[in-house]
Amino acid sequence: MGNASDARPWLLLDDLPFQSGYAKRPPERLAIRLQFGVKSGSDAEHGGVDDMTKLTYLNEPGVLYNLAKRYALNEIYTYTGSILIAVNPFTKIPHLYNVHMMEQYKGIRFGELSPHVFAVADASYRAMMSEGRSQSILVSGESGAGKTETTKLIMQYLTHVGGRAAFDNRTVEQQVLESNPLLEAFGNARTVRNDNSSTIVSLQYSSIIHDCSDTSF
Ligand SMILES: Nc1ncnc2c1ncn2[C@@H]1O[C@H](COP(=O)(O)OP(=O)(O)OP(=O)(O)O)[C@@H](O)[C@H]1O
Repeated sequence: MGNASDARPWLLLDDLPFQSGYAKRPPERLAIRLQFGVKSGSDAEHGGVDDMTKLTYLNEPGVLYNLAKRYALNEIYTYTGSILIAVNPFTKIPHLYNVHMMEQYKGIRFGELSPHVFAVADASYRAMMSEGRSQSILVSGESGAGKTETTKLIMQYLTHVGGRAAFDNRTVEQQVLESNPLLEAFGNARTVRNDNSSTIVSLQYSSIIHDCSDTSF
């Protein structure tokens, strides 16, 4: 919690919305003084909203509360306009990334279905096809946030919608995804934040996506 007089972390108390306050830890008990409360809009009370711009109160505690509500329902993705926020589940949610899901997001209008990394990849792919220009997807977050996994999912989606058979009867999808272990073997290392930290190879992934879009779409 840090210095009680300076630190004002957002606290989740029981089922209340996040509130700004600070904690004092006397030997036997924890006393929490709330700085001020946050009214949660009725929208955030029923599992949260899928786009943060729909929040009645668009402030930090409101955003955290909304993400926590959705996370509790395994809804790890949330939009803020055209930006996708992903909360790392640290567990496999297989139905979220199967072929059926990729097919669902194919060509869909952005925002029509639940927030998903495939929706972002699809919007980027469509823009590239219609404008005839390269597109960039920025994947940002602290170490262990899930950037590498997210990048792999984007690659998986792009190769699914745009890949076609290549050499040795292996699809572009197979070739690109098969290169991951090799890149990770050279560039990854265990850190205190992430068993498979891959900061070194992040830029290489970017260029693979770029190359892939140049040759196969
Ligand atoms: N969408 C996801 N579903 C399930 N687990 C995930 C997901 N995203 C990340 N993870 C888990 O979190 C771990 C860390 O993710 P990842 O390696 O992608 O983080 P990172 O942001 O790339 O970290 P670094 O910057 O250190 O390389 C993964 O090994 C995986 O176990």
